[in-house]
Amino acid sequence: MPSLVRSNLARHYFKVFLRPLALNRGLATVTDHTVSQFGPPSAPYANVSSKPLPATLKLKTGQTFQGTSFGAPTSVSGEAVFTTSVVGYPESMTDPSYRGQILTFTQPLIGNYGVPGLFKDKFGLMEYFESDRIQVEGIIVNDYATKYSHWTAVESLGEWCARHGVPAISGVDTRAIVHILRDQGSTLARLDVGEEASNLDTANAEYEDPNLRNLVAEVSTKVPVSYNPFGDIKIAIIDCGVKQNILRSLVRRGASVTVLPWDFDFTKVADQFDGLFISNGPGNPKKVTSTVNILRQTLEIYQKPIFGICMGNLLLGMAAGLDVYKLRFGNRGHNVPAVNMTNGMCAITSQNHGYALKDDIMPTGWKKYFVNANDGSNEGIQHISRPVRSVQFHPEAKGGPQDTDYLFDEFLAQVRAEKSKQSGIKIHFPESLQRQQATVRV
Ligand SMILES: NC(=O)CC[C@H](N)C(=O)O
Repeated sequence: MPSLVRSNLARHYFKVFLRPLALNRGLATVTDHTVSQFGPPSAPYANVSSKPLPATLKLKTGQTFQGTSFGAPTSVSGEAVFTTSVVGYPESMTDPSYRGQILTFTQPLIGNYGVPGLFKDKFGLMEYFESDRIQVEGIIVNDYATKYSHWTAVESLGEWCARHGVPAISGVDTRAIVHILRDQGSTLARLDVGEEASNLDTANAEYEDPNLRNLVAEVSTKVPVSYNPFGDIKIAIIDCGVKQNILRSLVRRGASVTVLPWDFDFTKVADQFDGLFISNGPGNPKKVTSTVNILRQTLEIYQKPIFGICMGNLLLGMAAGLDVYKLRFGNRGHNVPAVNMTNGMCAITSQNHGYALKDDIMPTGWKKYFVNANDGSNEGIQHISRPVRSVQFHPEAKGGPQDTDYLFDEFLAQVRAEKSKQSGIKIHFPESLQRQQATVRV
């Protein structure tokens, strides 16, 4: 039997027999985009298999790149940025922190493992996506893999983009694009598909600057939502665009989490929570002044542990009195080294940010926590005496290396220790466990 027929048969067998079996056994909840909130296939979906349309990337700084469309036949404008990640395009593209950006992949071959179905875990969190939609405005790849293969895949990258109305361009020199973005800095851009692609006039094109909008308000939850209500500790999350794997990282460790809107006044409910977490999120942190004000008041009244990631680091830093600035081209990738200033150890981290804290002079009571080993930019801050700290990188690492996953353990250990201290409960090891430990030591 020819191998192509064999592999088609295998795929058919998986879709028709194995996947429904997995569903029935509770190994998955929903697997197919077509029945999920991702919506049914729309008109552009049909377009993918027809003749590819031309596409052009226009940079506001004057350069153009002509290629082929493999996503939605629509044109968009946004901030052109690049990521050096090698894998994880479904996670990156659904990361709310990418809202408003046109993402260039330095990895030349993209799409070869397709796009997974909408599996959910036992907490109701998505397993393979970081939010319930594609967040990037568009994507730029060098070589689009027209054939895909993976056991979780239900459609191609092009089909997924088309269904979400997200344009995608391939066949362009991404190395040249990245050189421009690195030298000049991130710049506004347009991705034009179809007839508009032949217009190469960059000077008179319309560019929308997403950083002028409050992108956090666009992606944050509108109402409080809880996960894992039976956890032993209660964590409040200020949702600036929280990634699913941050929620997973907390509930998997036994915490109960409540996701609050970005401008929710935490000080009014502070006594109901054992710890506070400030999430990642898109855009300019200076657009999120309400959250900074709430955090400033929180720091005055709340003595329990606080932890922040990425936007959370920027907002906590601003509340502590630091300023932020825009990096020339940002740090986006899954291979960025950050040095822990408390022990000198360097971790490889997952990152996606365009802004950084200006940390040359630290406010009284605060010290640097991590520093970027490539460009010296701030990677985290911590309070000198209280359990309050934040990091600029992504310890939840989806995708990316898990070197700093331990930060979730440390945060939750602080929360549990603080909770038992405040409730006056002393934690005793059962005698059997003490004996076990003694045995191990001998
Ligand atoms: N991932 C994030 O939280 C990004 C933070 C902020 N929007 C920045 O670009 O710097």
